[in-house]
Amino acid sequence: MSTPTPNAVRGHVHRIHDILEREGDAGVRDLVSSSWRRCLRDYQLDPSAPAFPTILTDHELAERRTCAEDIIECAKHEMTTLFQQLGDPELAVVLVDTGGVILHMVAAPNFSEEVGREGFRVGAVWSEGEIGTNGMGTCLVLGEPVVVRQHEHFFAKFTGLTCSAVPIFDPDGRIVAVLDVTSRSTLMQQHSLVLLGMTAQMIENRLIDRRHREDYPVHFHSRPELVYTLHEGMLVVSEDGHIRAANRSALFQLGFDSVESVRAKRLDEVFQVSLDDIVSRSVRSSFHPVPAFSAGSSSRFFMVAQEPASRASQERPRALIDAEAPSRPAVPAGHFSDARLTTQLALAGKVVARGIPVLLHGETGAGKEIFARALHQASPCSDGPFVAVNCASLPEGLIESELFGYRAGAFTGAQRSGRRGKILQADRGTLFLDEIGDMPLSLQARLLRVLDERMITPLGSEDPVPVEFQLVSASHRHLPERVAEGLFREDLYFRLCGLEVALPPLRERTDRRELIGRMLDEEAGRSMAMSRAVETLLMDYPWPGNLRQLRHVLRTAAVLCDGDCLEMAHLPPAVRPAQSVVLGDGEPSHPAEPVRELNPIEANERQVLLQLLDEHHWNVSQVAKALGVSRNTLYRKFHRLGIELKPPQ
Ligand SMILES: Nc1ncnc2c1ncn2[C@@H]1O[C@H](COP(=O)(O)OP(=O)(O)OP(=O)(O)O)[C@@H](O)[C@H]1O
Repeated sequence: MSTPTPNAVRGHVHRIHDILEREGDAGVRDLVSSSWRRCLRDYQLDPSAPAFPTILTDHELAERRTCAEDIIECAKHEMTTLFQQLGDPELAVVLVDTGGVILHMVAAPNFSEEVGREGFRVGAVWSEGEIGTNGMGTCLVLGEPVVVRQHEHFFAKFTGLTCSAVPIFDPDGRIVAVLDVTSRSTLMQQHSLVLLGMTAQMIENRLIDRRHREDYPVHFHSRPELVYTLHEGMLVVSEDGHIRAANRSALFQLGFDSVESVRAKRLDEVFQVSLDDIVSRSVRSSFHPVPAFSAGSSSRFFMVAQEPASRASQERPRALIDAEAPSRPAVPAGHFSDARLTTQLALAGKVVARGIPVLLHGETGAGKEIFARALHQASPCSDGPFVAVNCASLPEGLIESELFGYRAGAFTGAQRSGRRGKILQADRGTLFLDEIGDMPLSLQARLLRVLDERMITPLGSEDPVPVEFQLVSASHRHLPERVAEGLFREDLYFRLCGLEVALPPLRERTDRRELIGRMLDEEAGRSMAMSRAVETLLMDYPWPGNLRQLRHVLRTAAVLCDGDCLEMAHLPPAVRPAQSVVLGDGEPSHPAEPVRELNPIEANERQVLLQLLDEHHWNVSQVAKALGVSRNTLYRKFHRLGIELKPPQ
């Protein structure tokens, strides 16, 4: 955000007045001109005045954050994921409350420092009444998704930014916050809006879970494979069978227009099933979706009902203990039709069932956790919990208590009741230690002891507790290298790798075509086709982020596609062939290099390789490693695609 020159401010102000005075507000969208009018008439803002948002005191901000504590908790993780998905260092993901106060922000340090100086930071008030037309403030006024592009901002100072914002509703259907992506780039608005909408829905679902811990969650969809996905309908039902809240998909699928209208009903007025019945059928089916018919139209749905989360830690039947982990995976089922993978799965299944640990390798997003879950599902422990721990994402100070648990009062700040660690939670189930290569050395010895003795001693306690679990670990690091560097214990490495399994990257999977088709149907929530060009592109794209990247691309594309056939235009620009290098008569993207006539696939491959080379500072060995191919193969590709081995100036 740079300070505009006086001339630029005058020009911007003149344009606003000029457009508003003109008949029909030609030149801007209605939502923008209406907002400008509100700014002038209702809030008496002067577009030529200097703009700087009010910044709350620490005390005021703390109060606001306390009021919105559960929303922030539900949003934090999703905001970080969204930031990573958008992958732009000049962008911020922001959560504001209903007063327009920025409560939480995820951004790269440089960007956040730079915009922070101009008042775009936590604690600042970005309501429309304060800062004029802007994504967050205008979204709060309209209660619907809004994009405000550069010169649509009311104050000239903010015209370097583009904001996309969506409202977040609470389980009662009231707006409680706005989620916003603000960036310098004018590209990607449509995609960011789609991803934003999906993120808002995830936050809303989490909020329902969190605010209704005493109620029974019921998940449903007309297609069983869509239960536990973002498309699922979700109801929460009180002990006496009354529906207390519903997410957007539930309202849509059941044909209700508001939470109020469904809340007056009992579950057995909406479905031909009582709460007790569906809970016991869900337990019997190990929480796989069971069929149930709607009361009015006899449409068939598939449902799973769970015990209230508040009872999860209390005395209850074994099958329900730790139900959180196995029964609400929020993780899609895996597809494994590639011959090499099915063999690996069968082999690993035999090994893990005999108590031998399995160690998975694979590029990021190649499906290590999904593979581990599939192993668990097929194992004799499938009735027990599946507990995943990401050793890289836990701060070093927390990992010990997270894994091993602690006794009541073990240290300052410990929960009064103490805490069962993840290892104990995995008792009679499967413990999945992801990114094991990042586990601090100090804890490796403790883990080794647990694996040897099958006993665990929580922090602050002297009484060891017996524990039994199947162990699957994973790492994208090369563990023998970590051992050689002295960062990983050799004895632990040998203990973990009873069987080592290398998962193939997506570009090498032989079931790619089928996988893409099935994933697209899952993400669209219906059966969808794709044009031949799209299919060829998706089949040939190198997918450095593997299945995770594929799923994100298909998720966004499916939302953008209104019809039944996915076209090139629905794909994000990053995977589309670069127009500039597609045709021989166009300008090559790197003018210094002569490019022979490339077909769209080759052009796309070339673009991806150039991107990777840039990312790896033109280090060919690193790019070869990232792609899982030999350097020679890479050199052959460079030659074929006209890539010269020096970065463009
Ligand atoms: N076999 C599969 N079938 C369908 N989808 C899959 C499969 N494997 C992975 N995915 C998709 O890719 C996403 C990432 O998978 P997963 O978390 O298992 O990868 P990972 O290798 O553990 O990633 P990381 O290295 O980042 O920990 C999943 O959420 C899922 O959407």
